Amino acid sequence: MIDYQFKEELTQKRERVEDLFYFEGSKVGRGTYGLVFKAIPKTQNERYPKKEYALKLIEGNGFSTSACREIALLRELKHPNLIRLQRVFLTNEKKVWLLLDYAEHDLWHIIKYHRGK
Ligand SMILES: Nc1ncnc2c1ncn2[C@@H]1O[C@H](COP(=O)(O)OP(=O)(O)OP(=O)(O)O)[C@@H](O)[C@H]1O
Repeated sequence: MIDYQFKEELTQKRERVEDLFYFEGSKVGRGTYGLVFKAIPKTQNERYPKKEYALKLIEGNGFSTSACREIALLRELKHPNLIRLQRVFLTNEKKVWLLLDYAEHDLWHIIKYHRGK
């Protein structure tokens, strides 16, 4: 059980994804487990250089099995040709957001396009 005061402190201190990034109205896709938005940092800093990111809102509440599986896999994948999971945000409403590098092209769409030629 989490101490009430500790929980309150966490709620106060927790960084909010909407304070750090602009992404409202920038939906770019939907997957099996959630919605994806294009995002840019509200202020440029060392942690979040000004570039495009993807923010993925995992459907459901908290760290479901599918959320844990996706996070675990993304954390393991480190390759120059693969997008990187930069950060996981948990909101006070128990929503999970994944901050990823933004990929301009979807490999699946490219494969489908070339198959059709
Ligand atoms: N890092 C990203 N950069 C840019 N667009 C992205 C990124 N991740 C996802 N998208 C867009 O959002 C869509 C949904 O992505 P998501 O990863 O949720 O599902 P998926 O991998 O396409 O499908 P599934 O969830 O069924 O495996 C993608 O098809 C793509 O258009």
